[in-house]
Amino acid sequence: MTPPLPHWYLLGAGNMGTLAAWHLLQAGHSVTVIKSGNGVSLTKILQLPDGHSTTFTLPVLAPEALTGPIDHLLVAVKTPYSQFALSPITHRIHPDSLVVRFQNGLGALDGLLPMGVAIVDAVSTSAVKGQHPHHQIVAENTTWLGGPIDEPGWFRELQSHWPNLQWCENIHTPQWKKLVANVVINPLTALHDVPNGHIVDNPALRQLAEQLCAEADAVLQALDPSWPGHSLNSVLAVASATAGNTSSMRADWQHGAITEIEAINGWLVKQAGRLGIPAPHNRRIVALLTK
Ligand SMILES: NC(=O)C1=CN([C@@H]2O[C@H](COP(=O)(O)OP(=O)(O)OC[C@H]3O[C@@H](n4cnc5c(N)ncnc54)[C@H](OP(=O)(O)O)[C@@H]3O)[C@@H](O)[C@H]2O)C=CC1
Ligand SMILES: CC(C)(CO)C(=O)C(=O)O
Repeated sequence: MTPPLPHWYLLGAGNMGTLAAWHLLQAGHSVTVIKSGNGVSLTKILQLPDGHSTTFTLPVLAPEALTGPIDHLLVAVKTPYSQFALSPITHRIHPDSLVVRFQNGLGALDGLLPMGVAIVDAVSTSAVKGQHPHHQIVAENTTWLGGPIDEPGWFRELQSHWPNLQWCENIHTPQWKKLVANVVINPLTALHDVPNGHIVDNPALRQLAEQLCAEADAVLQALDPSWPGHSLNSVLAVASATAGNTSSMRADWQHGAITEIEAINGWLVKQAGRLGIPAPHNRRIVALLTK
C-alpha cells in the first residue's frame, strides 16, 4: 500500500513558505501554518511566472493549539526568528520527524531541535517577493533539497508539480555556492545601499567583494578540501544576473529589520574561529550589520 502523503506544518508563511506550500498542495500534500491567531485561515494570492495569479487558503493553528506530534515541518522564517518560532513547538518534534529548512545561510537551527531529527536543507535560486497576502514569483530557478536521508518516496511526484526541483545527494555544493554569493553580495549591498550590480561595476566594492570571497573560500576549503575555491567569478555572475535587484539584506536593513548576517557571514566567522583561519573582513562586516 502507498503511504499517505505528508501533512506539513509550516513555520513562516511569507514569500518562500507560500511558494513551497503552493507546490506541496499541487502535489496533493496538506499544509497547516503554525502561527499565533488560531482558527484564522490565511488566504494567499500568488502570482505565477506566466503572470496568472492563483488563490489558495491555508489553515492556521496557534502553537499552543497543536495536539499530536509533528511528523513533517517546513521552516521558512527568516533565520533570526528561528528560535522564537520553534521554541513553542519543539516538544511536538520527535526523532523520526522530518524538518525541511528553507532558509538562506547555515546553522540557524543548530541546537534548536531534539537530538536525532533529520534536517533536509532546501536551497533555492528562485525569488519570490511581496507582502501577505500578495506574493509574486519573480524568478523560477532551481531549488535543491537534500540532507542526511535518502530521497523520500513522495519526492518524484512533488517534482512533477514544482518546476526545477531537484534532490541533491550532496547538498553542501549548492548550499555553499549560495552561501558565498550571500556572504559577498548581501552585506555590501546593504551597507552601501546599492543594487546587486554595483558589486561588479564599482571598483571599491569589487575589492571588498574579493576580500570577503577569498576568506569564504579559505574557510570552505579547510572544511572540505574538495571545495574548488576561486568563487569570485561565480559570485560576480550572480550579481550581474540580478544587477537591478535589491538583496534581501539590503531590504531588511532599509526597513530597520534584523538581518540574516548571523547565519551568513556570522556562520563563516564562527567556522574561521574554530579552524584558526583569519577572517578580519567578514568579522568587520558582521560587526557593522549587528545591531
Ligand atoms: N524570498 C526569496 O526569494 C528567497 C528567500 N530565501 C530565504 O527564505 C527564508 C524566508 O524568507 P522569505 O520567505 O523571503 O521571508 P518573509 O519575511 O517573506 O517570510 C517570513 C515569514 O515568517 C513569519 N514568521 C516570523 N516569525 C514567526 C513566528 N514566530 N512564527 C510563525 N511565523 C513567523 C513571518 O510572519 P509575519 O510577517 O507575520 O511576521 C513571515 O510570514 C529566508 O531565510 C530567506 O533568506 C531563500 C531564497 C529566496
Ligand atoms: C543571490 C541574492 C543576493 C539575490 O539578490 C540573494 O539570495 C539575496 O538577496 O538574499
